[in-house]
Amino acid sequence: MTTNQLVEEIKNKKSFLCIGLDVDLNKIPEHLLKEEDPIFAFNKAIIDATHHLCVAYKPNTAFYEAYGLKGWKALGKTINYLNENHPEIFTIADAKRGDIGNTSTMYAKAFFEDLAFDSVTVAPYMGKDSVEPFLAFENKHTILLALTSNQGAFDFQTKTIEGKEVYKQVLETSKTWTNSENLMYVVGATKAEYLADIRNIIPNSFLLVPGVGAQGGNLQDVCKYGMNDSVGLLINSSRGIIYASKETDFAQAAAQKSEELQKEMAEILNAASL
Ligand SMILES: O=c1ccn([C@@H]2O[C@H](COP(=O)(O)O)[C@@H](O)[C@H]2O)c(=O)[nH]1
Repeated sequence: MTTNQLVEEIKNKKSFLCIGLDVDLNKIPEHLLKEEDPIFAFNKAIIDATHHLCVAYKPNTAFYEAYGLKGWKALGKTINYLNENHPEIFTIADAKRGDIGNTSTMYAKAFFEDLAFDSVTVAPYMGKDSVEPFLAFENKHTILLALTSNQGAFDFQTKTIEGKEVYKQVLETSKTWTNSENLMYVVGATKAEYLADIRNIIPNSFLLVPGVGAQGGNLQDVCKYGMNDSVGLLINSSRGIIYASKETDFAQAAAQKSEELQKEMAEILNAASL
């Protein structure tokens, strides 16, 4: 999917919501555990109930890898279900990969070709030759961790080296890489006060913003400092949506939480004439 198609979808749906499909078998409704594939059954119900309210889904691969082969199969069924039924929805494999070049190429093939995701999250720590193999894939997007939502972000990312914070160096250096137009960036909703500085460096790039909901990030603050002329934001909420209820009404409860966020987003878009 191109970024123009993503922007169109945001404008059509008046939403820049990304729903995180982080399936934990200890948290899903008990009746689903009797299904042959409880993880996929849960995801399908959530997608069927929420697809009109969001523009992206983000399964975090950890929640599938933890269940071994059956988890990986459920991830495959989920991305196939999305691509077959909702090809207009942007898909993100939150896998936080990155390795020496030939290994990164295999990671990129796994997520862009075999699983056919639109994007994958990648850690910048190993530098240019670990990220460029992902960027080589046309109409696929590499979402680089810039300033993450967790407390540990302050251990390295905000530290100053040679007069500049590491996360700013990640943003500036990554812009010089081949096919850098295929980059997006992760910035945590809990770090909204950094967004003005971030937008000075990367005014046009899309930002994936996790941390609204369970982690306490604020949607209004993120939009105030992070939105650009093309919206430029995908706001993720996982637990706050998919675990809104543990009863048989879980999908409707997820839709209700999604709608609350979507309505707030529609108001923000209208106020910005977008
Ligand atoms: O900086 C980051 C990067 C990734 N994440 C991931 O996003 C979701 C957030 O889930 P919630 O339940 O809405 O808190 C999850 O998959 C994280 O691994 C992040 O939170 N922060």
